[in-house]
This record gives sequence, C-alpha cells and structure tokens, in this order.
Amino acid sequence: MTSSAQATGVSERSTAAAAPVAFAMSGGQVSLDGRRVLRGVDLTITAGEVVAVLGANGSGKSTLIRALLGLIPLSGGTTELYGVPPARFRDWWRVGYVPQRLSAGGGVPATVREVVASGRIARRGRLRRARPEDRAAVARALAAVDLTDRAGDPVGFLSGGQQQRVLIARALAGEPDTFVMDEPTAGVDATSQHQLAATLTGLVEEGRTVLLVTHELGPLAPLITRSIVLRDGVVAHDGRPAEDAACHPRPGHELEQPHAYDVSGGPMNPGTVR
Ligand SMILES: Nc1ncnc2c1ncn2[C@@H]1O[C@H](COP(=O)(O)OP(=O)(O)OP(=O)(O)O)[C@@H](O)[C@H]1O
Repeated sequence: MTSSAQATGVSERSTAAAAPVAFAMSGGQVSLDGRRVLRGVDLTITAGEVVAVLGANGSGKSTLIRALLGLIPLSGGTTELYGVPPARFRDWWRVGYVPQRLSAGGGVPATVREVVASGRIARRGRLRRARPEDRAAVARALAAVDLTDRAGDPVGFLSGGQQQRVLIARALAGEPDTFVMDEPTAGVDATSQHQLAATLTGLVEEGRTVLLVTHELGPLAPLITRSIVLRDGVVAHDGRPAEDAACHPRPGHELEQPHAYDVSGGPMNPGTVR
C-alpha cells in the first residue's frame, strides 16, 4: 500500500478512483539477439489490479514483465514503475518479484531462510541488521509456503517446486505493494497452489497489486481481474478474464520451450543468491 493508504488504513482497492498507476508501458519494444521479441506494447496497470499475462510459449510474456521491471532495456518506447522509469526507480521494496526459477549457482550454499530473508533487504537496507520485524516477516513468509521445517536446509537440496515456493516466500517476506510473478505455480503441487491462492487472496483484499505470468490459472483463476494475452510480442487481448477462452494457449502447449534467461536477481532483489 502507499504510505497514505497505510496511514489511513484504507486499501488502494477501496479507493480505486485515486489508485496510482503501478506499471505504464507505451510502445514498448525489446530486441534480443537481434530479434524483435516485444513489438510495441501499450499497457497500464493500476494499483489493486490482479492481472494475468497469458500467451503461447515464446510470445514474450517473461520478456514483458522483465522489461516492466527494468531488467531488460527497451529498444523503443517507454515504461514506468509508479510513474518513474525503472532506471530512476528507488522504491524497490514496493515490488516483490518471483522469477521463473531460482538460480543458486556459483556454489553459494545459501539456506532457504537466507534466500527468503534476502527479500527483506530492499525494505530494511542492505547494511542494517535484521530487526525483530524482519525476522517475523521471514517466519511468516516461510509458514505461508509451508517451508518452515526446511528453513535451515541448503536451497539447492530442494525440489524444483519447493524452490519455486522459496521464491514466492522471498517476495512475501518483503511485504511489497506489488507482486510480479513469472509462472509462480509451475512445477508446484496442487496443495501448494491452493495455499498460494489463499495467501494471494488475503494480499489482494488488502489492496496489493498482482501481475503474474501463467499458462494455467488453476486455483488462482478466481483472483484474476484482467487478462492480457500476448501473441508474437504484441497484445492480442486485454480485458476481462472470461473473454479470454479463445486466446488462451491450449493445455499442454506450455512446456515445449526451455526458458532462456538466468532470472535471479535484479534491482529489486539485491541480495539474490546467484
Ligand atoms: N536472451 C535471449 N536471447 C535471444 N532470444 C531470447 C532470449 N530470451 C528469450 N528469447 C526469445 O524471446 C522470445 C520470447 O521469450 P519469453 O521468454 O519472453 O517468452 P514467454 O512467452 O515467456 O515464453 P514461455 O511461455 O516459454 O516462458 C522467445 O522466442 C525466446 O526464445
């Protein structure tokens, strides 16, 4: 929530008329290896919205959210986070990013708790010691994804689905206004998907913004207020979720193509283990 909303206890959802714009992209273009991956995207996401980005493999979903966060430079157009270009954005505590996968390479033996605690850094400052409220937020985040009993384990020992839950917990620990999640339920078992849906429901009721990339909405479906469908790097549909049936990729279509990025880190997660 914004500080004014926090001060009054009124969520941004209940003051929709005054809700700030979380993301605004105009004519956004991205080229990777000389290939135009985003080819002119216009979109505005207002605080309190719960937006699903859908589309077939390779349509540019991950590229779009990484560009919105300033993790990939635009080759054309503009993008802003809370009214500020990503390069000048400083309030990274406001954004919790869940990348597609954990990259814990480099032989760093980080524990689950350490990775989750890194989600607090933007909020508490890199050089400040963890305060009781930081430790409490980390404990709540671990409990929300049911990994409390694995907190001391090296994160590399966990399964892919469990690592995904670690990334979700890292974002939760920062208590951001806005969650940006790249396939948060990929490889995650059904129970954990329902758990995530319940957690997000509470956050959305408090007015948090959610932008997520997914192939299958699953238990998250009831939360979604808007769907954006990408096709070949342009927005093919932007509207109510119920209108998307014809645009949604076919079930089973999603696992054909490996993901190309090392997605750890980024300006909003300075403590990410690589
Ligand atoms: N680093 C890169 N260099 C060159 N091309 C890339 C790079 N990363 C992604 N691409 C290409 O850009 C296109 C869009 O990729 P992106 O990951 O954004 O798609 P996506 O819709 O998220 O796909 P998926 O559903 O498979 O995750 C793909 O064709 C991909 O191969």
